[in-house]
Amino acid sequence: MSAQAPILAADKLAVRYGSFLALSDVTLAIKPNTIHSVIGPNGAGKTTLFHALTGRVQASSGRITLNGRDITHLSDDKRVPLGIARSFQVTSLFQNLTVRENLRLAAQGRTPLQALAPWRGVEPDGEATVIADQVMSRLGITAVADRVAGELSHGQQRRLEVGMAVAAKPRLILLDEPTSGMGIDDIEAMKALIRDLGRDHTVLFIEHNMGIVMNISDTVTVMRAGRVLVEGSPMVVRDDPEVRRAYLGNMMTGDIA
Ligand SMILES: Nc1ncnc2c1ncn2[C@@H]1O[C@H](COP(=O)(O)OP(=O)(O)OP(=O)(O)O)[C@@H](O)[C@H]1O
Repeated sequence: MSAQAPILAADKLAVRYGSFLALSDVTLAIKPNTIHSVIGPNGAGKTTLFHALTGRVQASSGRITLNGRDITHLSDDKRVPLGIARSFQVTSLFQNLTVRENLRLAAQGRTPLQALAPWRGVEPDGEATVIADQVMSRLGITAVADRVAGELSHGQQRRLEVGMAVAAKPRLILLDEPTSGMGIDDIEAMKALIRDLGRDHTVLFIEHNMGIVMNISDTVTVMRAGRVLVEGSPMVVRDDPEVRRAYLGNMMTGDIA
């Protein structure tokens, strides 16, 4: 296999919350056009890693590169135009706007908060509408295009949340626990969606459901106590005794076999 340059890389990354070292010495390389999952027990530092990669928290030390460009000190809004998007949390969907309107805003590169500015509304036509319709079709939510987000089922809201990231047309999509709180049918649909997104995006996702992780990931990074414990293919990770030990008594759902 040729050594492909990573789309996103972290080198000896550390993040402090006050005196607490939440992330230390994290070195990671996400290969383009792969599905890469991050797993680990509660409190392992997975979300903190996402915060650092997307610019929501600043690295205390270390370096982050996107397509070889140093983005360590760029703010989160400056990283989005470079092709990195993160799923919005359900709570930041515009609950009173329709599915189509939410997606238009995301396609216009606006967060709901920015859109609240009275001089900036949802533009009725144009490229954003086309993108919104494409995303709805890809996500299988066209039937609820004109429903307000707040009326959707939990599973549909989670899909819309992924759609908000997709609408920004990123090369790299980060998803933070996309199946959390879902029932079995919605989980299967989300699994199929992530696999589908992997055809033309690089996907990095945090997930507690081992069935999904082992089934669709090309590479799995296992974290524990703010560090990378193991990284490798699902098979390598599944059989690693350290990984099984790290999870003892901790949250793990889905079938690991
Ligand atoms: N803003 C913060 N201030 C102080 N400590 C924090 C902050 N955010 C997270 N932590 C701590 O940092 C550690 C890593 O938290 P993080 O949320 O990154 O873990 P996680 O692996 O995503 O956990 P989970 O699976 O429960 O979501 C935990 O000990 C957590 O309590």
